[in-house]
Amino acid sequence: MPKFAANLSMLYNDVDFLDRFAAAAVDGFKAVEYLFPYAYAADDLAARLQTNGLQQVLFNAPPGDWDAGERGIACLPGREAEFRDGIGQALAYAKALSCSRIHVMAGLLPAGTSRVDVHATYVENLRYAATEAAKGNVNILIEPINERDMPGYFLNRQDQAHALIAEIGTPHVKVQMDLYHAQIVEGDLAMKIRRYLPTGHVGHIQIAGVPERHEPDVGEINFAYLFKLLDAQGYEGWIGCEYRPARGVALHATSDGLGWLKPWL
Ligand SMILES: O=C(O)[C@@H](O)C(=O)CO
Ligand SMILES: [Mg+2]
Repeated sequence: MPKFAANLSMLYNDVDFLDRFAAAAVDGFKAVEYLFPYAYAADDLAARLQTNGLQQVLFNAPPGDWDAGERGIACLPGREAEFRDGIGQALAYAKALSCSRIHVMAGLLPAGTSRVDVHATYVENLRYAATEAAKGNVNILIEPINERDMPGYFLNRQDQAHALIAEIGTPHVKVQMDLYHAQIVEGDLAMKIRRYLPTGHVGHIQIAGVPERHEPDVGEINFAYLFKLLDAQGYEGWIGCEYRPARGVALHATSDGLGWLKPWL
């Protein structure tokens, strides 16, 4: 049976961030993920998890200047010192939140550069992050993201991510397989699950309906079929529900749209 985590950056947006933990627990979630914890004290977040019987299963390393449009700095030459500081901060939060997965965003290709130009920087930064993460038994995740949502993002395809993992050569870097992005970029989701799950290199899965990124039962993907396939592949990790609710009315927008989840709880 798949296990689902509420993505608190996208779900329950009609309540304050710290109140989203309780809202997720009331709807039956046992785990949460979100983009960034850094605006809050780790102790406060840990208390919300504990009070609501929730597990933290994923968050992102500091992404550079998000408000200025940066989407990670792992592939940016010249930002190595900031990258290392960010990994240190993320690992401190991971320890306080007992979280064993950190998503390290690659970043946008700097103007005038190609993927080849920044490849070495990206690999070197991930090797550093993985070495530090391994000390606390944490895995570093890399996520292929579609360029319609994030134009210029360095990492877009599942095969690109798996080739990088082979090159980096450590079990502490894994792929965050977001099926929403995968469908937009390359499709053929069932075959990709059959191909990549047995490698043991998929460390987390996320879902949303395509193309609007709404509830998983809205749009072109048959998720019930894919959940059974993930079970058949023996996937025991979490599935992050990373979508923008569109079904319900204000204040109940997320809960009203969770009909798709009920058979799987
Ligand atoms: O898919 C996404 O957008 C997220 O998982 C993420 O970490 C970057 O925005
Ligand atoms: Mg995602």
